[in-house]
Amino acid sequence: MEESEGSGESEESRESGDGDGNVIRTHALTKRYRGGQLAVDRLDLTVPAGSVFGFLGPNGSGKTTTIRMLMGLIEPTAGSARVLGHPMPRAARTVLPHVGALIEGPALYGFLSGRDNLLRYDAADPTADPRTRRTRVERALERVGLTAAAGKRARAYSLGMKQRLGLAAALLQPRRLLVLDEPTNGLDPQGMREIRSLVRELASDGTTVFLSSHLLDEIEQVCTHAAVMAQGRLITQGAVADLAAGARGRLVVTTPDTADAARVLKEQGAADVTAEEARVTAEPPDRDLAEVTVALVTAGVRVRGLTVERASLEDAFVALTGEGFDVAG
Ligand SMILES: Nc1ncnc2c1ncn2[C@@H]1O[C@H](COP(=O)(O)OP(=O)(O)OP(=O)(O)O)[C@@H](O)[C@H]1O
Repeated sequence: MEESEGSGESEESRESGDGDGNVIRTHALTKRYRGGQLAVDRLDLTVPAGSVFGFLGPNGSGKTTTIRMLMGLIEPTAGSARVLGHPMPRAARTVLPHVGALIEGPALYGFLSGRDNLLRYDAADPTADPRTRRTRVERALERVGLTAAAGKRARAYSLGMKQRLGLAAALLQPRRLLVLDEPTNGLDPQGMREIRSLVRELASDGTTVFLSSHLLDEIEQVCTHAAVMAQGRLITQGAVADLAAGARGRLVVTTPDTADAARVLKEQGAADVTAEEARVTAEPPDRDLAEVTVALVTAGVRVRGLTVERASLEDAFVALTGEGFDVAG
């Protein structure tokens, strides 16, 4: 990936991570606000290079506080954080030019067009060459699909378009890391889809994306890795597939003969058998599902389908905390 033109940059800062392939690493990172609120409690976070990392937790679980510490906007009370291999907030001037951030919505001038907002952003960056400004801005507009609307005033933009413009601003320079705080918050389903597909696209170019969300399915749809927070503490982190695999999937038999199917499944050793309309679900028994199928068919059950539904991150969350993932508030 191209480098920005910052001067005096050390060789070390050109590494993609901190030498062990991690773009963010925190150790016992803690923030207690002045009022006494313990917002982040001894957080050990590891974000691998090249991942789309979902930072998941209900409202108030400490996500924004963590992001603000990672970006050097506030000082931790205790513990440490390294971003792109450098300590934060100490190395903010070295690190931040390589990081695109969208935190708490973009700051835009409503009376300026989308394009002029970006030109203004670019002009505020002392490392940005004015001769290539127009090209950079057009490229960023194109990247987020705003070329056609670039001449419109930003105040006429939908929330989704504003978010995309914010992303375009974060993408004016090549970035090694993008940090997005609740990028789909407040968007309609179409806007959410657009931002998600954009995130996937950015990640496919090799940029590490760290995004916070209180939406489990969002994390499952776009992230390769995730960390789950609750009340300032890390509950778990790792590859999304591994997190979900920690919880077992459910066996689902689609059939009009639900009573017979339920009986046979119990005989076959399935637990927690539940008959619903035209389907029976259960914890899969510890035996070959081919045998279970044969037993069902032999008993005269008309089997229209037999599958094991993949466990979701939500199942994993419930299994880990013993609680539902309640995001009210
Ligand atoms: N400036 C502040 N002063 C005092 N307490 C704060 C401050 N900012 C946040 N908090 C408290 O710290 C806790 C964590 O807040 P934080 O905003 O980091 O959570 P979050 O997971 O990002 O939630 P949200 O999505 O609602 O922003 C909350 O209890 C919040 O009330």
